[in-house]
Amino acid sequence: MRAGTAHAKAGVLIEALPWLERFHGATIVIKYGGNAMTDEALKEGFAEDIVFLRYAGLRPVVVHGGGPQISEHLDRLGIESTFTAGLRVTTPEAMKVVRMVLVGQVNRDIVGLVNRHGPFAVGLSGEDAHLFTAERKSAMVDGSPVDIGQVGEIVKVEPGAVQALIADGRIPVVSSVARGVDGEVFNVNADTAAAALAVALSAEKLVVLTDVEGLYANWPDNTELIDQLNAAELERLIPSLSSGMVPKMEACLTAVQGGVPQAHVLDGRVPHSLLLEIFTNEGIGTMVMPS
Ligand SMILES: Nc1ncnc2c1ncn2[C@@H]1O[C@H](COP(=O)(O)OP(=O)(O)O)[C@@H](O)[C@H]1O
Ligand SMILES: CC(=O)N[C@@H](CCC(=O)OP(=O)(O)O)C(=O)O
Repeated sequence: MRAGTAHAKAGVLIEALPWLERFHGATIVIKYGGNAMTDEALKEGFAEDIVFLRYAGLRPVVVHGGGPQISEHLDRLGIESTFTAGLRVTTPEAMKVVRMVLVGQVNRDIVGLVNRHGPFAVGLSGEDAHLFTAERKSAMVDGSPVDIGQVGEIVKVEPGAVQALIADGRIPVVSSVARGVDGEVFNVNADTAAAALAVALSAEKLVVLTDVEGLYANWPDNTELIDQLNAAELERLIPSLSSGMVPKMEACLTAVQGGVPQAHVLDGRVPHSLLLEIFTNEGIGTMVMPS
């Protein structure tokens, strides 16, 4: 290796030192979502990043969505699927498909990719061990509630099963399906589920991976990326946001208001964006802080 190249490589490694010190032993909740999850090479890169975090002494927890995968399956079965205020209108028939795709397909895929590197990932549904308890949620349209079927709002998190896995050195991979108190099954937006779990685990960070660079100030114009904002600024901005970003930014707000020191929205299309955010001085994407 040439001296210049060696120097540059060593520089990259040593830049990570303060972040390794700061986040050693920290629980980081990572939301891995639909559109950042469609490319095979990116999926493998994501699994590498998660295992890297684990070997670097952090405690990663994955919460995943799978909106595009659910839509594809519903289409194939000829079941109509619509969204209201960013949430899927979930009939009992659609709920069976949501559960099958998230728990039986997407969760297995992620667990399989991570476990190529060692016996780390354990898949869970939010129904398991009462992890997520939800109540039926309606969507607000023009100030009025609209019925959207079996969509749940998480009212209680019992993180014991996840904490036990973390303590055992495993990487929990959680699907955003919840149980109701009477045993019903609910479809929960995965951003929302990730925020609820980050708060319950007193995580150091919530990281939401998506298919844009972060939060744009004047969407659909994508020239101005907001790199940092606080909870009060975000609260003022949320009513003006459009559908896909609403649950994401609400999740960041819930997390920081619930005691998580930092919440991030990152571009999952950038290879290894998770490592760049955690271990470099500049960071990337949009960061939300409590104040
Ligand atoms: N202010 C904004 N900044 C960035 N993206 C926005 C904004 N408002 C709406 N969006 C849209 O939100 C999308 C992300 O939400 P979504 O498609 O639900 O993501 P995911 O599948 O990763 O959960 C972006 O691709 C973009 O089309
Ligand atoms: C209620 C609701 O909308 N649930 C979502 C759950 C999956 C999800 O959130 O997936 P992404 O993160 O990939 O969008 C859905 O059915 O699509």
